[in-house]
Amino acid sequence: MSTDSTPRVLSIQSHVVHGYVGNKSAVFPLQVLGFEVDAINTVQFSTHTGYKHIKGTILKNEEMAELIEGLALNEVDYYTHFLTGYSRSPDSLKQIASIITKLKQKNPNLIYVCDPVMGDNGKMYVPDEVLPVYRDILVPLADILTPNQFEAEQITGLTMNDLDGALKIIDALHNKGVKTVVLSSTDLGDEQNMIGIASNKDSCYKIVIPKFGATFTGTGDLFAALFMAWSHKTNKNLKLTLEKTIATLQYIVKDTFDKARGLLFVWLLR
Ligand SMILES: Nc1ncnc2c1ncn2[C@@H]1O[C@H](COP(=O)(O)OP(=O)(O)O)[C@@H](O)[C@H]1O
Ligand code: PXP
Repeated sequence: MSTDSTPRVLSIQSHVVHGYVGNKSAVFPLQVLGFEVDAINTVQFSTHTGYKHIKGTILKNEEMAELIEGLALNEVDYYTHFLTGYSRSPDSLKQIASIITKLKQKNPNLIYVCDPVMGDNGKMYVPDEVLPVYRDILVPLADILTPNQFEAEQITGLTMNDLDGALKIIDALHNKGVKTVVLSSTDLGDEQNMIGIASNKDSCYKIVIPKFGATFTGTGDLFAALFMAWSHKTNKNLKLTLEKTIATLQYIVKDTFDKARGLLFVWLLR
């Protein structure tokens, strides 16, 4: 068992060779924010699945079991946090539930952060069969849940047309047992802004997020990692955690956006 105060996270997410989603989005920022990160890759793909050709491999359940067994045998499976994201198979998500049980035996105070990565803008980008596993098995185990609007609607079966609808969805997720619900983005803003909302049993905060005119992939994964890290660093101060998470994200998203515009400018000069 670890005796130092360094936060230690096991992060189970995707890996891509090119670009930044899943563990490629989460690991480095978490390390910068002081976390010791152990990473298991649910898939190893060339790129994220928005590309035309999807090539790579999916971790099998027995391979995942072997990795977890290795950590346990070597007694390096004490974690303060457990973070899960992109996973394509309902079976591997069920396996994650049993991993939580094992990790909680080592640390009953383990914080489980569940990013129910399923889709965005009305479309699923994982098989439909993962939805009931999130809804009925993993979500009830989550200390922190970080869905986007589409994912929150899918999990609850409710629609978010206005702030009142968002609060009903948040309540439904709390009623499933989730301590902290964070909607990483919703369409409740306007042309220029999206809205993020964070809620626990004591309070609920809304934040206005200025929109850049581009679509980003991997920002949801970064959001979940940053929210977990800032929650730890602010001693679970919900308002500060939401502000810091968005401020860090905006800095990175703006930089990416400016660079993309810069590249376009260079390209146009040729
Ligand atoms: N177009 C955008 N402009 C500005 N910020 C964005 C944009 N897209 C995403 N973000 C940032 O990334 C965060 C997570 O985005 P979200 O769309 O909820 O993730 P995902 O759909 O990938 O799970 C948002 O809270 C916001 O801070
Ligand atoms: C392999 C992989 N991991 C993770 C994600 C999740 O990305 P986001 O953070 O944008 O939800 C995607 C979305 O295409 C993906 O293809």
